[in-house]
Amino acid sequence: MGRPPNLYAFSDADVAPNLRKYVLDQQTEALKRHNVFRVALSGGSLPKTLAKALLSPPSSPSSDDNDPKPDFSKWEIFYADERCVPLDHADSNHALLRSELLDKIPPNLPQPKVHPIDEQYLDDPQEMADQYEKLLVSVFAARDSVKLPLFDLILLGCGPDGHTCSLFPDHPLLRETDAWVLSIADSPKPPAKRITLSLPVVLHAAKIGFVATGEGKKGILKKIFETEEGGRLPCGLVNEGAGEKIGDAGSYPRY
Ligand SMILES: O=C1O[C@H](COP(=O)(O)O)[C@@H](O)[C@H](O)[C@H]1O
Repeated sequence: MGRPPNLYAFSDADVAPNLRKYVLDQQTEALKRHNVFRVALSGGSLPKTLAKALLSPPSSPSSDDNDPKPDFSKWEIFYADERCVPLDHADSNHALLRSELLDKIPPNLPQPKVHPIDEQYLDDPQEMADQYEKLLVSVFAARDSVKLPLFDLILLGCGPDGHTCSLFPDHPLLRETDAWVLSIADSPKPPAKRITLSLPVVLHAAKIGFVATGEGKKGILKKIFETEEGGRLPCGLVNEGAGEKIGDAGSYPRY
């Protein structure tokens, strides 16, 4: 059985204010460190939950005007995984983030810098992955001097089979030790062609937050946290490998 992670459970109404606090705490840390907040986001259910957290004012009785606010001018957004489809396709994680969050940031506010995939490589997932890795190299410094890119925060989802990013249970991609960005052409969840951050890149992030919402996630979470088998699923491997970087023991209620 895996080591217990920092795990918090909230009622539906409390997810957004707590996620907001968690993300903005990481923003504060990152801006202190290097005046930029580099975050990798997942698709699936995350963009909607994140939008609710960031776009609505905090509802906790203890919040006040001094509470941190998103400073999108300092955000650089990357994708933890992406499907090899056009950027306006219904399956695109970028399209989802755009419709749920990016398009709703008031136009009078500074906008984040967003790094979507390059659509010219849609038919060739390996080339798509190589190009996205090159983009990361250009942002996080030359590959020679940086062993792994250091995201300030990676926000992950947890699929009902225990997958995270586009790292699926028992898939050979889980054994990758070198590349930063991987391609997959046989994703068990459609669409088949995708790119994904590798496990070592995910584990290297300064902070990693899983956001799993809804009744439907109960069974898989129980498996991940309470069984040997669950510990070997991609979400379980992230929990095991990332240790205290998962969540933040701070002031968040314990599960
Ligand atoms: O296919 C994907 O699924 C996972 C999990 O999605 P969810 O809807 O169960 O939250 C998501 O994190 C990933 O980015 C996406 O490509």
